[in-house]
Amino acid sequence: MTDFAETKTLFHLPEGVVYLDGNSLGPLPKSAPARIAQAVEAEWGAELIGGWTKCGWMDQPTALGDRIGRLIGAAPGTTTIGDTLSIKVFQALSAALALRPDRRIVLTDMGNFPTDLYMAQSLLDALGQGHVLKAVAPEEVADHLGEDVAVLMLTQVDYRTGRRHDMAGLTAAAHEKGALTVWDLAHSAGAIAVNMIGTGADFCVGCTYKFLNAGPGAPAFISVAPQHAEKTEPILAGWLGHAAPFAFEPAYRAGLGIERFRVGTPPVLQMAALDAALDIWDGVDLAALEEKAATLGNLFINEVEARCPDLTLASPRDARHRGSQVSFRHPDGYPIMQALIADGVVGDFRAPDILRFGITPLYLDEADIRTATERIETVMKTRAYDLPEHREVKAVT
Ligand SMILES: Cc1ncc(COP(=O)(O)O)c(C=O)c1O
Ligand SMILES: Nc1c(O)cccc1C(=O)C[C@H](N)C(=O)O
Repeated sequence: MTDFAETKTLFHLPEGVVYLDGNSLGPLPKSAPARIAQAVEAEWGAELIGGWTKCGWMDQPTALGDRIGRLIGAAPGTTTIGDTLSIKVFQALSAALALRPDRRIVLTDMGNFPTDLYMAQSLLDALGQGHVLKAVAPEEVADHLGEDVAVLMLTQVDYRTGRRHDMAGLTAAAHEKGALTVWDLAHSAGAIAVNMIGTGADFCVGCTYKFLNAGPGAPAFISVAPQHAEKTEPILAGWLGHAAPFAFEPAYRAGLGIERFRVGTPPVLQMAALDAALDIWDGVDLAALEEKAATLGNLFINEVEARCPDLTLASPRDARHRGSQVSFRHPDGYPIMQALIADGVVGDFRAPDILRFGITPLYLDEADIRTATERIETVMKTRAYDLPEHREVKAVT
């Protein structure tokens, strides 16, 4: 049984702040600074180049990958970390396309995160084989799954609204038509109970800086179903994906299984932060987490709707159809979010009118949700967002 009161004590949360932006950047685990300092001083400082072998730096991507794999229901030995999620999207899509050489359509939804769309289009352009990226309305994806679709590439949880695709149903529908699936779990890993094996998903990718709390710039992950891993040659043939990197052979030979999805040098200091963050996850039951997120999310929706009639729910009301965030719409969304942040309720804004609030049970409880909704009510009732300082457009993150 996960003790969420206990996990809350494991994070550094600034006094007076209700942090509802863990869906963009998770907070600092209290154990991370010492773990990073250890990697800096006792490993890099003391061992110098020896760190690669003595401190296990070289093997960490797959060890850390396995710990993430548990959180998304991936088979052991099928997940590795490194690079950014944009790169992992590119790798996964390229591998999936290579497994369907006679098909030319990549099906996605038009609400997908821009980098997924850009990376897909740039890959298709580079391949120069006449592939088409077909972006349809999210609710119409299944209708467009024809025999010509090579890959269904989706982000499971929509970054703006939190709408959740049916990963099992769409994967089964894709397979029925002979297509493969690439799932971006950026807003799913550490947010809901994902079951890669159970859904039969072919490729899963995601980031570790959001719900997994590994810090800004933390490495991404990729999981590849075991039947696919060795069937394609990597599009990004980096030396650390080679079968024998330290043989320094001039010609590339792909490494075994998931190893071939590694590219270059692993980010050792970021891996130290990831390792500390994953210690917290080791004791967490994902089903309990999802249930708690649903309860807190429902409370948040009910309280905001009762207190702030001008805010319109943009997320699915049924928790089974959303991830672990709740979004509301308002034409003054930008200044409202600035006023909230000034008042210690940190969410974020997504154009044109979305106020986004991450619901993260590892460090948020019912009292936080009530405090946040009281402050939202005050901002709305006093129109604090009319202050010029909140209307002045600054950089959006
Ligand atoms: C669904 C999704 N995919 C990809 C990314 C970004 O990937 P990267 O880590 O390469 O910046 C984000 C957020 O930044 C995202 O929300
Ligand atoms: N990755 C980010 C970054 O490097 C800077 C600022 C924000 C982000 C984000 O993660 C944005 C996020 N993917 C979103 O859902 O909008």
